[in-house]
Amino acid sequence: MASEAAWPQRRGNLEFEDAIRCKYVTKNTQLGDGCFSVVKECMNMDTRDLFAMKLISKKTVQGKLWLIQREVSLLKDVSRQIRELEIAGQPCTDTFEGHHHVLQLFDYFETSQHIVLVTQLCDHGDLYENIIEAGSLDLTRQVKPYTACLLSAINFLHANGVVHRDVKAENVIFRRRVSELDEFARRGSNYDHTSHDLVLADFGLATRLDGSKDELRECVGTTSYLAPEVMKCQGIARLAPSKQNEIAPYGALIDVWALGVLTYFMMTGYMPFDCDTDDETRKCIQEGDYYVEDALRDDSNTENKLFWNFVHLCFNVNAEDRPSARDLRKHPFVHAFFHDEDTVEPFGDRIALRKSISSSSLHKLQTPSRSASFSSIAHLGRLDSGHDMKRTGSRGPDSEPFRETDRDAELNRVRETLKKTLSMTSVRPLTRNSDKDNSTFTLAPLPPVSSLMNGCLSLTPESKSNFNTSPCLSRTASTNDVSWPASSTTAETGAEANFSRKRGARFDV
Ligand SMILES: Nc1ncnc2c1ncn2[C@@H]1O[C@H](COP(=O)(O)OP(=O)(O)OP(=O)(O)O)[C@@H](O)[C@H]1O
Repeated sequence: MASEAAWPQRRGNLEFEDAIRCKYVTKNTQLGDGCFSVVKECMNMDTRDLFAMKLISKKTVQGKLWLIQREVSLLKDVSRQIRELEIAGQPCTDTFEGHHHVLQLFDYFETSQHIVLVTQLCDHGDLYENIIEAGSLDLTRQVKPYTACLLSAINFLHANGVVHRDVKAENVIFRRRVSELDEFARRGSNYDHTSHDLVLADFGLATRLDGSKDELRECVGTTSYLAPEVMKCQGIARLAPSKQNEIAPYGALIDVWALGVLTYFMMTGYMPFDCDTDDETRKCIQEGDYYVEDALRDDSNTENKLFWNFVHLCFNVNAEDRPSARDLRKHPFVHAFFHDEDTVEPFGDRIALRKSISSSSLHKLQTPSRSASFSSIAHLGRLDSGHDMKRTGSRGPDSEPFRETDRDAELNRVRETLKKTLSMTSVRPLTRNSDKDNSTFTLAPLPPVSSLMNGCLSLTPESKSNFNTSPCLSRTASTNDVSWPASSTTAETGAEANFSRKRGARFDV
């Protein structure tokens, strides 16, 4: 964690205070970037709390502001629901409570050049990095708890009428280590406790399940993770309206398919459907033809068999036969993490894993490169405006494949433009008592009253956000240790009782 001294201090100096027109101060270094945004660490000068600030360049998303509006509106609703749950403090005996693992929005406003989202700080890398660094993850210690945790997050979203549409390793980030996790380590649990730090982020493609059928026919996402029913929507924008209506809208189960892909990726280090060309990949997805390594298929280890059974169910080409996130909580692969589900569903004892229909050489068993969402604003913008989005460097599933080098060059161009716009944001750098690593910016011009982002404009350090729940609330540990079931009859020690009380968890003693 960055030391407090690294951030500028308030010294009651009016001139200095005046320089801080925004209550947030950002670090110049960035936490990450996407096609349309840069994410930086920031501090709320009033509370000294640290957050992540996503700066979306208005220029880059010109004409597609409705997409940002959708992202903000969803994040706002989801964050409100999370806060309500946290305040209600409903006891839950699951190891992972979904709402703790969904990125929270704390504030938002706009400057002349940016739409700014202030979210929970998750600066401990992402799941993609973890998998790539390790080659593959350990089945018992990591794949199982990570999958259970993401399942709880997805189940929470679905239960609240939201489909994420871009579940992938790159969008799973790790938040600030929660101090209580030391307790888990002390207890010697046999799974990786960083699973309590997982957060599902990037709601740029998320939409409401009760939204328009058009939205649930958008072919968006990341190719390797796309469910077959999303693939069916490919090219829909070019069809006549009568033909468009013949394509069935998809539902929440597309996230379950993507979770299967991610679980598989954690276990093997490569993607189940990826082939040398996008066309081949799409064909394999549509046929549910995923690669199964001989050695893994023949391994009779029970955990291994449960893993294959789990992903096999996620990869049901027929969405109606695919289990929901709620159902999958009862699957023996993850059931141990869901203490409030007392029944384990058999889900078929043994599945007949077939060798891939296609020749195995077709499947690309290599480390996948980090995927920019082939989707999002650029792609949806194309549906909207009809102009050729290839020029923006984003590749939608609908667009023709183009060479990686072209894409990289385009992406770099977009990044350069973003960087230039961003440097203009720091219009009034702190001149006194400031750390060179930090910058701040003024909010100008003021957004009109009817402005989309007017919810909590941070005009002066005194202006308070309309989100008033302490971020500490959402930084509590996810909840219970898996090796600490609700039905445990072990008497708690003083420290344990204190720990469980702190987390508001219910334990029968
Ligand atoms: N809350 C956060 N804490 C720390 N880092 C973050 C946070 N949110 C995002 N990041 C980093 O910034 C990167 C870009 O963020 P995000 O995916 O939300 O942007 P995007 O413009 O929607 O990206 P994409 O082009 O993939 O759709 C992420 O990959 C991650 O590394």
